[in-house]
Amino acid sequence: MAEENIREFDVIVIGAGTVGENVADRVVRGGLTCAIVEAELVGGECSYWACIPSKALLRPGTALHTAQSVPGASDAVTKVLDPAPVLKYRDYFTNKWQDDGAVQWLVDTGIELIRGRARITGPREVQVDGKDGASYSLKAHHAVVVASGSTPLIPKIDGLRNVPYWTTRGATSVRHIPKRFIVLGGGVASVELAQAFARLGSSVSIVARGRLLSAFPEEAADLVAAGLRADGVDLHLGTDTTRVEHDPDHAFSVTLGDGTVLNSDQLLVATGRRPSLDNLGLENVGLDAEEGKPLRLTTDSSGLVEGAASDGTSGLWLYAAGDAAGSVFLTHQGKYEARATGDAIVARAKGTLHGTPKAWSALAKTADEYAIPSVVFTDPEVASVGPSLKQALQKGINASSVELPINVSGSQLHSENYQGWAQLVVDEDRKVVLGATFAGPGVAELLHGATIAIVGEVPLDRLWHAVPSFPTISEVWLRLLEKYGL
Ligand SMILES: Cc1cc2nc3c(=O)[nH]c(=O)nc-3n(C[C@H](O)[C@H](O)[C@H](O)COP(=O)(O)OP(=O)(O)OC[C@H]3O[C@@H](n4cnc5c(N)ncnc54)[C@H](O)[C@@H]3O)c2cc1C
Ligand SMILES: NC(=O)c1ccc[n+]([C@@H]2O[C@H](COP(=O)([O-])OP(=O)(O)OC[C@H]3O[C@@H](n4cnc5c(N)ncnc54)[C@H](O)[C@@H]3O)[C@@H](O)[C@H]2O)c1
Repeated sequence: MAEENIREFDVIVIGAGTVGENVADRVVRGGLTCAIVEAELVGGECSYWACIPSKALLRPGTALHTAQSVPGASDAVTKVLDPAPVLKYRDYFTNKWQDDGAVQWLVDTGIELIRGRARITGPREVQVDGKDGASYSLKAHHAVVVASGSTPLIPKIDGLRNVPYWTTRGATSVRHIPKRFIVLGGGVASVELAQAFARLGSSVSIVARGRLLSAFPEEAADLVAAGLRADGVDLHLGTDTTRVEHDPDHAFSVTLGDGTVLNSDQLLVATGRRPSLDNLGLENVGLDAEEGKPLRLTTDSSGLVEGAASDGTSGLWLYAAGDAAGSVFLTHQGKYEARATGDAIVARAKGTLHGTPKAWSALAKTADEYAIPSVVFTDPEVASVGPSLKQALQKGINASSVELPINVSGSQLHSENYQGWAQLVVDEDRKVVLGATFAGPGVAELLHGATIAIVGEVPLDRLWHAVPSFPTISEVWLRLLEKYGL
């Protein structure tokens, strides 16, 4: 029988991804004791299989293409991309899938790591089947935080479940670049990984049931589609996938709705993600999925989960943050949620927070409602924050928008034949920026200015005095405000 360890902590965090690490950091800084339970690698999806390796695979191709697009520099580019050093660069950033550095940070920060799979057994109670063979019965004095991340959504396609397809983990940890590569899905993971593989030498096809990047304005998505086509990516948009097969010679065949059959050596399914809440024991505290649907948690602005059973002392004990909370699937926003949740747990433990925190206080994830910045790291990039015009109008806001191609001195100097597009969404009643989208090479760094303008509710007539430097791509801000009528 496994050795039983009974331990008590102020806070127990389930999942040591970026979000869990940040919650733990905040509660320990606030003077509470904390255990973090991790079933795989400390650092989670972003560090080893998502943001970091995908950006490390993309960056060499972007750097090369940028040089190739600048007269003078292009003449100095005499070689094509060699996959071996690119994979080595990726391996460096993932620390070869070793988490020793992240574990040392936990030790230095005073967070106790328990390696194993956690399960909630009752209010404030967590059971862990330890990787060391021991069993841990943990009790939290103040809070349990679900930071268990997300898992890929796999569509119901005839034959798909019987073939050895990749999810994003397979693609980001690739060892041999496949000659022919099919990507199913038209979202962010799809376009980023399709471009990375195309630039590493694969012959890539994307199959998407709608257009690419449906969460972003069409003009921005069209620029990404043009960039992918320029890299030789074959786009099958607005099409269903009816069947997937895999033959003994390790070739995949994907049959589309119009009867077209595509063949490849590898298939990536990148069709979205859902919170990882299976087998967490949430039913033990009254949180059951609706019939036929996966469980979703509802949280307040501090990350407190609604509807969790109480142990008679206080119902305020179960929190969720990051992908597990289910509203935003982005590292930076998950970390923001983690900071609010961690600080709210400390404030409730110290008796300085009663009820729901004030909007825009440090204990509330208010920006989730107004300003979620996100960047698609393709070449060209798409950088977007806040609602689109359509989303703003749907919310009943009196909104308008201005759009224009990016054509300023900074973009002309950036590269030959620079193609870009920008949009500002404006609240007509308050005369402030609600949303912004920039598409084009090198626009990611423009985004934070927009996020500040939205969160700070900077009046447009004051924004006019924020003068962009010459000659930068930021001059597009001036053009947008001029087009708006300032
Ligand atoms: C291909 C790809 C690229 C991406 N690129 C970006 C990007 O460039 N920028 C960006 O902002 N976002 C990006 N994302 C999204 C980002 O990866 C996630 O939003 C982020 O990793 C979520 O962090 P998290 O801590 O909530 O979850 P995770 O990082 O998934 O961590 C959850 C942890 O919980 C552990 N766990 C789960 N259940 C248990 C249990 N029962 N017991 C113990 N441990 C458990 C898991 O092992 C895992 O380590 C990308 C996603 C993908 C798929
Ligand atoms: N740069 C970044 O910040 C970055 C990069 C990659 C992923 N991510 C995050 O990770 C999450 C997951 O990425 P993703 O690209 O898998 O999800 P996504 O939600 O961005 O895109 C999912 C795509 O799959 C398609 N799809 C869904 N069901 C389908 C079906 N049954 N058949 C065919 N197509 C189907 C959708 O139409 C959509 O095009 C995203 O929410 C994103 O926030 C972020």
